[in-house]
Amino acid sequence: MKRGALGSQTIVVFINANASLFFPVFLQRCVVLRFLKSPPNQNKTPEEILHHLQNIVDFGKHVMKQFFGENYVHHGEIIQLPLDFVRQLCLKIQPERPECRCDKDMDTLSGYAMCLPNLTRLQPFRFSEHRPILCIEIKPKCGFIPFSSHVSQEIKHKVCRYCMHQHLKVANGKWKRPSKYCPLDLFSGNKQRMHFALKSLLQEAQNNLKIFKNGELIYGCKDDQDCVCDWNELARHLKPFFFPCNGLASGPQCTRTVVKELIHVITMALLSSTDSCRAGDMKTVPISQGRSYCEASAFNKELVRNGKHKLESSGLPRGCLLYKTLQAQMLDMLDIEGLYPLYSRVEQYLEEFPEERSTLQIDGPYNEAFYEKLLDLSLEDDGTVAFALTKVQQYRIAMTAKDCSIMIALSPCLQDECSEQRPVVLTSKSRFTFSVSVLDLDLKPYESIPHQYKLDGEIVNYYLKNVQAKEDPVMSNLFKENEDCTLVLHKV
Ligand SMILES: O=P(O)(O)O[C@@H]1[C@@H](OP(=O)(O)O)[C@H](OP(=O)(O)O)[C@H](O)[C@H](OP(=O)(O)O)[C@H]1OP(=O)(O)O
Ligand SMILES: Nc1ncnc2c1ncn2[C@@H]1O[C@H](COP(=O)(O)OP(=O)(O)OP(=O)(O)O)[C@@H](O)[C@H]1O
Repeated sequence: MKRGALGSQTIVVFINANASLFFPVFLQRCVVLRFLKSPPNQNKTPEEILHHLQNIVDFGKHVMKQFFGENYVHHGEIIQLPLDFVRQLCLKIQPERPECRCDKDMDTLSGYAMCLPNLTRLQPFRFSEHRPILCIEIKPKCGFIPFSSHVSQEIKHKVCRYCMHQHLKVANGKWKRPSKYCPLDLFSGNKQRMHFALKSLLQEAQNNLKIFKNGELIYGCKDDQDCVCDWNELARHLKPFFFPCNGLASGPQCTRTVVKELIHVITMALLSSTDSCRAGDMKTVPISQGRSYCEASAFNKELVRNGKHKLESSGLPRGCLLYKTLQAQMLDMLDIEGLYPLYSRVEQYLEEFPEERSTLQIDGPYNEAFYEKLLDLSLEDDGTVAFALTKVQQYRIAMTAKDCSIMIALSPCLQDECSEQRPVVLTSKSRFTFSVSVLDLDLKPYESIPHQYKLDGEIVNYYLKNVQAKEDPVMSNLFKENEDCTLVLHKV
């Protein structure tokens, strides 16, 4: 399948403590380095590389931290490495890179890289910690159904983008089977729906779920071809975490029990509130405005089949990372269909006044002034470039939040360790301290908007033609009967 319009621009390298033998800055540290990459023969100057990396760091620091909260975002720092070290590193990692990602070359000429904490470990990481550690990475994707009046196809108000996109991805060969995961179930805050969503991710991980044990991938896809997804094997890895005193014979029952415990800790960690943020009280949209379930969700279909008319959506606690992610995603208030004409307005202006590009801060700097402008949620179009630009920038933030990943790091702890500052989650036979972080928060490029517009049309048209048209008419009638499906909202 064709990758995004501009594709990813960085390459991630894990450095373990042994690297300190080669380079003392990593003394005792397990860090992650991010290098820029670009198409062959498009080498940038060291100054351009530094500027680009500085933009990424500033965006995390001055913008995303405000939306997501200080503790969840790790913006990292820029470091300069000896070119010899970088070249050796590049040679070492090259054979490990998936073929489909080798269309771009890692920058080995500038020596600049971003240095980040290794988020597969508890955050903040303490030198003394050598306990076993489990890390679950989830790319939740878009958790709401567009509520914009600019949406031209009714189906977009009923079925979420992820569920529609699944069909196109399978048809294009990106994945072999569709997943039963629906982001609206995960973002619902309802434990039953969240459990279903997480179980579905475990059944078909695609690029939405990875599990690491002591920093090593034990479950999920390394790349589109290479997947490790065996529940028995997973249970074998996880049993010592959840049942440290054993007492659980292996077999299908054991596997089911361990997976259930895993889903429970992930749910609790996702619902935990471990931070507050500046944009915390910014209301992008009242939850009641959009539909909080997706008609294509397997969970929802099962309810409808069983004649149940009430779909529970408990709502997310305000401080949790899922809530913040959803709020940032909802900065996409107009949908790409409403946004595209505004993008064209900015484009037209830039064609006339190209020198204005930097004043408009299209490519940064991502500073306080940039953040402040994002807070204007007004939807009244006064026909100005300023209005169009604000909506375009908000859309780019929303796109970034729709493609970010959540890292949950869990480490077993004893009861008397609970005085620690870190939150704790209990399972039936063990307890864990944990931390939750968000990653891949690089601002989506302005230039990717036409691609988004085109892809949206492709996803919807494919769905209408190949899926909805063939849908079981009985099911459609059931949905019609339940059209006034009541949403029950509980305070959390
Ligand atoms: O458009 P989508 O929803 O398919 O998202 C793309 C992702 O595909 P996914 O749906 O998660 O399998 C896609 O994921 P993969 O690289 O295919 O794992 C990228 O994250 C892409 O971002 P970028 O263009 O590399 O910055 C993502 O593109 P953006 O739309 O975020 O630019
Ligand atoms: N700080 C980190 N700690 C631990 N793992 C990380 C960290 N940053 C990235 N990773 C791992 O590397 C993967 C790729 O990271 P990221 O998406 O930021 O890089 P990218 O260069 O944009 O790659 P991609 O092409 O996959 O989008 C993540 O999904 C995660 O598994």
